[in-house]
Amino acid sequence: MTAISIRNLSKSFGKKRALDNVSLDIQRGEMVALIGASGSGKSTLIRHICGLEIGQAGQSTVEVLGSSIQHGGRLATKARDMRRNIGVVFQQFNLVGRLSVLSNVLLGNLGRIPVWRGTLGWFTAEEKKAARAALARVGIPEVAWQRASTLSGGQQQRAAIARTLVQRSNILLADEPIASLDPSSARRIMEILAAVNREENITCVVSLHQVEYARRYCPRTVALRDGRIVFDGPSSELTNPMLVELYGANSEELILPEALPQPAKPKRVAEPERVPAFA
Ligand SMILES: Nc1ncnc2c1ncn2[C@@H]1O[C@H](COP(=O)(O)OP(=O)(O)OP(=O)(O)O)[C@@H](O)[C@H]1O
Repeated sequence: MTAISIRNLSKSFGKKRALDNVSLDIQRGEMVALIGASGSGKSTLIRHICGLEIGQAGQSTVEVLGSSIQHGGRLATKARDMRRNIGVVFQQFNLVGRLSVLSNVLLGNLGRIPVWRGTLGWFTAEEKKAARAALARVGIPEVAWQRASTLSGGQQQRAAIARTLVQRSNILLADEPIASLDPSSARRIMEILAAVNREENITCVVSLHQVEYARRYCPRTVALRDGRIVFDGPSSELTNPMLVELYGANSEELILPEALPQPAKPKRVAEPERVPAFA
């Protein structure tokens, strides 16, 4: 079943064409990386999928799980309901800093419970249990009662992912979720997203700056340049020379060879010293 189907989507901000006739299908259960240099349209595309941004009038359509969330530059009347099924994680974590981590995770229930309960912060024992389980799922059960503002960046991002688990969404859109994290926290977040995708069968679309993460964690990559799709295929096929061809000098911001540790080389037994070829 198709999870996300986009046809002829264009968007301009003033004279800037942020999306240029984008068409794309993502099947349920896929884990897809969106790659592109700064300003290539990744965030704009993600915001259109969840109906936070509306495309230009015309033939454009964005369907999520078989229902149109926007069509011809108009948001569907049921878009708000559909958003319950779409978890979104941003680079800036978007937690309420003065609330406890558990309270933040519980906010994932807001789309499904009566407004008065959300306003009063009245959650059932079952909902609290599910929120604690979600925190355990992302590996930070011990911080449940801490103020969200006291967490490290990596922990905040984990809490944001836990909130989408509580939301029970079938689709998770992550907009540069690792952009402000150190390499080890970034790897952990990508591992969690990959596990959620694999084990919960949640369709994941992750926008990334560095192609190494796409190659390691996402079987498929969609690469954008100036709002257009310039590559869509297996991440392993998006080689560094191809990135240079696609992005020219801008490819440097997508290739970070030192970002990920190389697999340890097997130890060699002592050998007689060799004279290097270039000596
Ligand atoms: N609300 C807006 N108003 C004006 N211009 C915008 C707006 N949102 C995006 N743009 C422009 O549209 C283009 C695409 O932006 P977008 O944020 O989607 O790129 P991106 O690939 O996510 O970049 P980055 O990796 O730097 O986040 C950019 O030129 C940006 O300046």
